[in-house]
Amino acid sequence: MITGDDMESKRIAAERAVEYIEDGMIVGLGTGSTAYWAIQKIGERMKEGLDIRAIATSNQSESLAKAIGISLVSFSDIKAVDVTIDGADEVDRQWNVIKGGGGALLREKIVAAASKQLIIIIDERKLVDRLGEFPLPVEIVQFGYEMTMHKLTELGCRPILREKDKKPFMTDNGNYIIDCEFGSIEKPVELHKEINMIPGVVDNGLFIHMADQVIVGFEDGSVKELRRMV
Ligand SMILES: O=C[C@H](O)[C@H](O)[C@H](O)COP(=O)(O)O
Repeated sequence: MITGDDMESKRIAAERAVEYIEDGMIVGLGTGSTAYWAIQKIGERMKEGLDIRAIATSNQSESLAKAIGISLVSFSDIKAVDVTIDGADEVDRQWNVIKGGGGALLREKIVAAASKQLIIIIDERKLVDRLGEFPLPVEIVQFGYEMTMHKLTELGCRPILREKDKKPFMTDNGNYIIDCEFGSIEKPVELHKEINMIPGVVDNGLFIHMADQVIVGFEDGSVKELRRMV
């Protein structure tokens, strides 16, 4: 359940991350309720004179950015992204991350991989000792999805086809999302590879060794920039 306090924790983490944005940067705009606050803050800073261009990780973030007047680029216009600010569903102490709760994991990963710096912004509830309580989202093509789900079962999870309005949820790329209930993920590095080797899988929501910084907002109003435990 999202409470007002959760929303405030997300906002303060997001606003701290936006302090890292400087004039002239290409900025990756994440997706979700935490990234929302970063996009809003970028819009505010642009009204005060900040001069940046941005690339969105979803249609939702693109619409939001357009509505507040952030100028957008695509990969045909740029070689790299300077900094991306994005939310997450779980973050462990090595900064391995689960993303995709909003179904945007593929574009998010493409933008993150193109970024010189990836800042993950979360509220304190997302910090975990071990990933996997949050079901791992896996983006798969529609063709043969039942077989792809069966193959995912063999990796030790309960796969659930994500639905919206009683129909399969469709990503911005026209694919399905399977939410894989692992309960606990012991070896995220290996699992990431194993899942992506299944034919029909486009990508999964594990972001391994991609985060450069993790900023956490706490319910007491404090913000912490974490240190990675390697
Ligand atoms: O697909 C969605 C993204 O990976 C989100 O960044 C992630 O689910 C976190 O979302 P929120 O900030 O709304 O909790």
